[in-house]
Amino acid sequence: MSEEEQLPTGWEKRVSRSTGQTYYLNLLTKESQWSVPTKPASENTGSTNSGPEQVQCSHLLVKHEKSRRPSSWREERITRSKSEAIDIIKSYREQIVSGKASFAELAQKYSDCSSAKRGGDLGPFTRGTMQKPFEDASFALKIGELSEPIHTDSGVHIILRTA
Ligand SMILES: O=C(CCc1ccccc1)N[C@H](Cc1nc2ccccc2[nH]1)C(=O)O
Repeated sequence: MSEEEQLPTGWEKRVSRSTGQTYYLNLLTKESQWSVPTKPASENTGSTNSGPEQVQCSHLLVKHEKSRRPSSWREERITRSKSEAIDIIKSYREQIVSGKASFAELAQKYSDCSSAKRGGDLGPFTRGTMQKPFEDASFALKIGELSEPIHTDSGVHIILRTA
């Protein structure tokens, strides 16, 4: 590794599978960040216990008639009601929690978001980039944790934090 690419101890340079962007992984906390680290990794790098700067999540979105854009790659005109969407997303969550199906498999088949083609992966993101209810739920999850149904203007989501 050349001199200028020498990273402080405990960091690894990674490339996001979904966007191709370079990010840096703290090998101690498994948290990632866009900015080049300047200090050795530690348990509370990048946060004064205010949580991670950045997370990576996958999501499964079920839109409904009141969604901001009631259309998707799956269905040109989405007419299901909000309560039907909630029942559907709960059935997907139950299949995932019981091990009957994987998150990526169901997201790829059924998510009303273009991220479906990547098993729902949204790549790493910081605060300020996603709709607030989605952001707050994502940053409250532990790595590997699956959210309860989350409502945004886009519809009803379940979110899996992956990094
Ligand atoms: O906005 C997008 C694209 C999101 C995306 C981000 C990064 C990689 C791939 C996709 N799609 C919307 C549906 C949608 N609404 C969302 C709200 C929060 C997070 C993801 C979302 N997806 C839509 O299709 O209406």
